[in-house]
Amino acid sequence: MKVVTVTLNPALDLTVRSDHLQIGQVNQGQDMQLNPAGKGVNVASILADWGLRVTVTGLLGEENSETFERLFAKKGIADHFIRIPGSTRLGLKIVDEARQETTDINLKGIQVAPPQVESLRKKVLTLAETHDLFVLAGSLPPGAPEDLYFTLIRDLKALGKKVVLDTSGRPLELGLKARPTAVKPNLHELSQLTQKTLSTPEDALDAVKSLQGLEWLVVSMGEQGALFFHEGEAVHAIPPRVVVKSTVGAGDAMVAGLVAALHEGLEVQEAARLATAFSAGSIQQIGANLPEANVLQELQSHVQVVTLASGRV
Ligand SMILES: Nc1ncnc2c1ncn2[C@@H]1O[C@H](COP(=O)(O)OP(=O)(O)OP(=O)(O)O)[C@@H](O)[C@H]1O
Ligand SMILES: O=P(O)(O)OC[C@@]1(O)O[C@H](CO)[C@@H](O)[C@@H]1O
Repeated sequence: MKVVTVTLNPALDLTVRSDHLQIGQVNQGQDMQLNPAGKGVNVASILADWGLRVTVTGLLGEENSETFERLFAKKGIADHFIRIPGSTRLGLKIVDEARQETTDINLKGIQVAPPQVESLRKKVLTLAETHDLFVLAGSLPPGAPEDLYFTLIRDLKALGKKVVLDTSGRPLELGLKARPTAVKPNLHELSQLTQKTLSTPEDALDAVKSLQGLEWLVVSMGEQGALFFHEGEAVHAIPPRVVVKSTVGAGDAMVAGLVAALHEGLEVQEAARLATAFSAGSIQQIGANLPEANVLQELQSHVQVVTLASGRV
């Protein structure tokens, strides 16, 4: 199975570790890292570690594309990003390891124009001639139509492709109407979608009843784990306890794990176990990487998978 990840709004993540951070005060930083990122790039980076052939596309600022190009070359990722004038946005991530908290400041991204969006749409359709599964992930840049994911999913589904969607707000709401193969909202995104305040697995179980007709649905809930729904079955995957370095990209690792599970043709229980191990492995380090195979296996064996009674979505 050949996979494409599409990142319309990539980011260079600047992660600064600052323990006991106090907003409005002068703080000391202990460490920093700059990583080429954005949701689809993170998914691709993890899938490449897993050993899958992966292609990336999207819109990348031509003024600071080198760190992305180095990552793609290092991991053997086929680079089909369209270069556009300007610099890819920065994503500031402040990690407070002492309190096990991460604070994100995401900038908006490069303003894009209709011809750039049209080039991207054509690029995705060209890649559909040689690829089977598409991951559409992250926010849309300013200027992109909010139904862009809807249009891409509709066209890809018409060509018989599998599509995994991970976004939020209106693009998620509209994208769902085109029936992607899988979606992975977190609790906050599901709350927005269903206009309900959700904070527990029980709340989420109730809320997903309004989402019909998806092959796979995954609701991630941070340290509470994730709910996986597939063909009338539902499970709650509870992650193992790990020392967290940064939770940035935990959801992207879960999406990558889900794609790996689709690639392997796993049932819902094993898919949930694999995807949860991917997330647990990725949050123990900064940046989107998988741990060594033996560590991943160990993590898998410590994921608790509980079958739920009401599984229909
Ligand atoms: N503190 C944690 N401890 C253990 N596992 C965690 C923790 N935070 C996240 N995870 C794992 O990662 C998965 C995805 O996390 P989360 O729900 O935070 O995704 P997300 O909000 O989409 O993340 P992001 O947008 O940063 O990629 C969770 O379902 C869980 O398995
Ligand atoms: O603004 P978006 O696209 O929703 O999120 C962007 C982002 O926070 O998502 C990734 C973590 O999931 C980071 O690498 C990146 O900075």
